[in-house]
Amino acid sequence: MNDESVVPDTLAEDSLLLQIRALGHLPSPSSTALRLYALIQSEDVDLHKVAEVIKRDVALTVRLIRMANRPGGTPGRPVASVEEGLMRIGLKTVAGLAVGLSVIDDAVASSAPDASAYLALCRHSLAAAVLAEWMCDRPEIPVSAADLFTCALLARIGQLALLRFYPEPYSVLLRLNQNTHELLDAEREQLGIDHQAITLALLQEWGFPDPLTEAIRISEAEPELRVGNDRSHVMAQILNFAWEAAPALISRHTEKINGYLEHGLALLGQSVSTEELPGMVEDIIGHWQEWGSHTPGHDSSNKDIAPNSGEAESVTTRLLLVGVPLAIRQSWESTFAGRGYGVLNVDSWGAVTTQMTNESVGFLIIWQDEPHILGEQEKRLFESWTGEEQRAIVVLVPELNAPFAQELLEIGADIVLPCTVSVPLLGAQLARLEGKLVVARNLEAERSTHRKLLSELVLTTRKLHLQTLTDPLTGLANRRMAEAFLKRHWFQVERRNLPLGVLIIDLDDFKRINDKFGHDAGDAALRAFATVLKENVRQEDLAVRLGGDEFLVVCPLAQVSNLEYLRKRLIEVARQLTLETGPLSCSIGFAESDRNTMKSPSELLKQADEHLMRLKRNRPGKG
Ligand SMILES: Nc1nc2c(ncn2[C@@H]2O[C@H](COP(=O)(O)OP(=O)(O)OP(=O)(O)O)[C@@H](O)[C@H]2O)c(=O)[nH]1
Repeated sequence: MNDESVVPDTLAEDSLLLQIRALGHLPSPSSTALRLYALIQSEDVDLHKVAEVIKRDVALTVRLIRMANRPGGTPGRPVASVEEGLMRIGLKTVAGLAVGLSVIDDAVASSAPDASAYLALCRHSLAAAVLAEWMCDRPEIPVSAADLFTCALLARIGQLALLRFYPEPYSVLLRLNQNTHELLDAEREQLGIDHQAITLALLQEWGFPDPLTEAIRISEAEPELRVGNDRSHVMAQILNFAWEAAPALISRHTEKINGYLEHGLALLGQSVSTEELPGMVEDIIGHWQEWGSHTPGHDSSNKDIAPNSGEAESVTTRLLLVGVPLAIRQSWESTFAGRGYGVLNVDSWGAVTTQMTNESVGFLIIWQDEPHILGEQEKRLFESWTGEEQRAIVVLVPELNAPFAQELLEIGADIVLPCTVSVPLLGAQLARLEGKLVVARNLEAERSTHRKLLSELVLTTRKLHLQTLTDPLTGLANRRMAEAFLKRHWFQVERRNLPLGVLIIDLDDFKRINDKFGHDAGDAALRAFATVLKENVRQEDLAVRLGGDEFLVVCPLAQVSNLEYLRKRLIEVARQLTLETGPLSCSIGFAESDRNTMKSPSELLKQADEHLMRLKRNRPGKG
């Protein structure tokens, strides 16, 4: 590990995945999402059963109906029932959506310290999913668009896991390594595991279909390994392409999307004429706009594409005048410019959106000289402006006591004034509001400092916590971590009757090694034996140093025959070690879980320990 490593040495262990799992940092899909996934795998999917599961999840039901009625989606009358929504969107897409969104919700709910990086990654995955689905939603393409959507949504779930586990260091790693292969290398070097290993393990754990998992695996392979005409390779190429192109879609960079689409469709053997492309780009942006609105922080993601107002960067507070008649505007412009405000102007409410990313806009001053019932779209627009604490909205109306004026205040206008307001009075009101804005800005700056401190604190606490779970001499898990791991897996033993095996290992005559060669040589022998364990157990097993010369291996899903095999192998490999202290001899007892006779993991350990004691007693020369 080099000096620039972002995590301490003790964390960079082969068993990182197990540590992450044991600490519960993996993104987890909701039980609804997993049930949906299981249901749609069956040959004859029962639509009503699927609808039943969805209806129990209110948030998912709402999203499903919204999605089914999205503008630009399948034309037809509005859908109001879950069943109809399912038919319109497709079962697989819904299941994929449920998994993806529940993972996002999970992160938001747990208020991940670096939520912005986490959400950016979620958005990247969602944009890739939208692109992949859009590309394959044509009859000539031999793969299912819905499958592709889900695959793209979940392809980088391992990155989300790492981001939760190491929020800050991993976001640094992501920033420094934009290229996938560099990122994988950096992860392996600095964290001891790459995101792909975690993605694949998670998908396997969730029972994701193997061919789709395989496509995800290939999608991150070197370019030459992605070539192939079978289904997995075609899917992998699309996934890779969608991931690369997604940032252009998020920033709605028309030219770049154009280039990507041309290239991507050519990849699928589809030729498109130059005339067709702009329509396609518009279509895909429309899709994204609708899907993207399902991830928090969507609005802020558009910052980088705000049409440039042509104004030089400045910290002057700007007034954005909306629909103010020319004559009045001219008089205001000169007055307010004289008071140090910048003045911008747009003609309609709709046009305001493009200026909202201009951070220097402090006031929206809306001229609404006709009483007017606000439409749904206008209300939503209005609400999105009023969500901004550091901005004030002033509306000018013909008559203050009209119900319309009251409605504006209710939906978030900071102040409503009559159109006849004098310039000095308007100026005084702006000055009053400005005071509030300054307080809000300072508060936000303070909050962001607190967030940063908090994230550092959380990270340090996590590192310390992790250190309390590892054995400092060998880097193996310690007894505490073993207990947590056993407890988690015991659940599977009781619930699903899955086997769980343990091996307890004691080095033979270790005291003699210490006495003869010294304590340091004894330590080296312990470390060497730990390496034997790490190299010979499966990825899903947990190797533990219990203390002194005693070790434990916990093997989920392993039965007696596997344990017997592992036992022989460990004894053999230890015997072949070439150490200053000579080959290592060890005794190994093992036991397999039996939910009928054992009530807890400690009974399983006890049985393995008794086996070990019998072996120790019966060793030649002992008795
Ligand atoms: N070098 C070193 N020795 C340790 C460490 N922890 C415990 N020990 C030594 O490990 C030895 C364990 O000895 P015993 O429990 O008597 O076992 P043994 O000599 O292996 O005898 P049998 O188990 O009967 O084969 C003791 O001498 C401890 O001092 C450690 O961290 N480093």
